[in-house]
Amino acid sequence: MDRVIAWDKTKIEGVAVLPASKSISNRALVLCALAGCPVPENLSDSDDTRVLREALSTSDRLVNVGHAGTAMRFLTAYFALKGGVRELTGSERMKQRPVQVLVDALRELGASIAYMGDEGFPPLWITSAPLQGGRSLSLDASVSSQYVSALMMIAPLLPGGLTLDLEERIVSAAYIRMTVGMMRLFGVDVRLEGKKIIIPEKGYIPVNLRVESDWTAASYFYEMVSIVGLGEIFISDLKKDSLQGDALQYRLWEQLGVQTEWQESGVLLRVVGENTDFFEADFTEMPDLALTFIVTCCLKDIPFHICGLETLYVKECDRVAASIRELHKLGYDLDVSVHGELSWNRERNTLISLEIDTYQDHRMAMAFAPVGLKLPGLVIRNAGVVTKSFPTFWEQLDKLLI
Ligand SMILES: O=C(O)C1=C[C@@H](OP(=O)(O)O)[C@@H](O)[C@H](O)C1
Ligand SMILES: C=C(OP(=O)(O)O)C(=O)O
Repeated sequence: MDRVIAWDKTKIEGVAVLPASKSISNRALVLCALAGCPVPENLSDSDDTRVLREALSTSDRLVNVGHAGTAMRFLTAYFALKGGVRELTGSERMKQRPVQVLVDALRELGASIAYMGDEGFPPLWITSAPLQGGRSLSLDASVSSQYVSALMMIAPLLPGGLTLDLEERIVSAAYIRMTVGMMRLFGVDVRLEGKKIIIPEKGYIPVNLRVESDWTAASYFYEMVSIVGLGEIFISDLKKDSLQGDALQYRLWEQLGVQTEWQESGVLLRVVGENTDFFEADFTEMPDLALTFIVTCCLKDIPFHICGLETLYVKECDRVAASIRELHKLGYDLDVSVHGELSWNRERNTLISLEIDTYQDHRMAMAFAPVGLKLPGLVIRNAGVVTKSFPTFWEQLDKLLI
């Protein structure tokens, strides 16, 4: 299904309701399975959370997680520890997203995991086995933080616990801190010492948790306010003091004309009118927000240099290549000459097409949708991809555009 975005007003106003955080939901599912407690009531209704929930409750041998990266990585560690014999697979794209660092680490602990296709990638054949703890394990942290989180969550159940010694550049560290925070909530005192993560042997305690709204999903509403440059949007159930690293995005939006007012029950995003004349940022800690900011800067005609994009090549699509290609169609030519960086010096071209391809990637659809507020008639192809993290995205957008 394609989606045409048409809007002919100058001021945006309204209320947006977000899904619960998918990252917190997916950690809660694993931790509740390990603690033996019921899952929180307000889990995310995203595909990624649904597939993980189903996988944790089935005894079927074949488990297919579709496009869900966290589900693939968290289940690799979980099934290595418990669950018998499993064939863990995913979408065609998932079969191109690497898991070697995680599989090597688990094998060092005694796990039985075999590659059923290409070496280093899903699908995996996993036979659970007693894993050895009480040791220190070196781990390359430069590809995905999800490997670190996956190992951390099973670590307290290993005899003697586990120390992870992170090597190379640490990417997406905010998500590792989220895992630390969640494990502490479930009663495990994780300690951080420089690049070492020390996890004691300890049973998780059952917890009654309420999952916060998804700060990554909030970024598309900041983008709308920023692009339109007039109006305000209220979002409920978001707070500054959050387990989600993406909460810190509010600081970056101040440079793009949007101020965040913290209220009792949520946040009010408001236009303040001030915009930077050059946007510079490092997205190593907030990789999922990069697309939103790239598109916003182009539409606002603000030149930029952004770095920390190294993980974007192996997400749901190659987000660097995809954003370059789709922005080129809209007449924006970006400089991609340095790996992990993107810049734009306001170089423009003629508009080639208003039809945006989404490459099976929810964030491509959601980051480009607000473009329709400036370029009416924009078409988002295969718009249904948003269900990966935000099933009601189009409803929320329609409500604002009436
Ligand atoms: O742990 C998590 O919940 C996530 C970690 C990040 O992945 P990487 O660590 O692979 O960058 C992020 O992009 C993903 O959407 C969710
Ligand atoms: C990268 C993402 O998810 P995952 O890696 O869990 O598939 C995302 O939601 O943007």
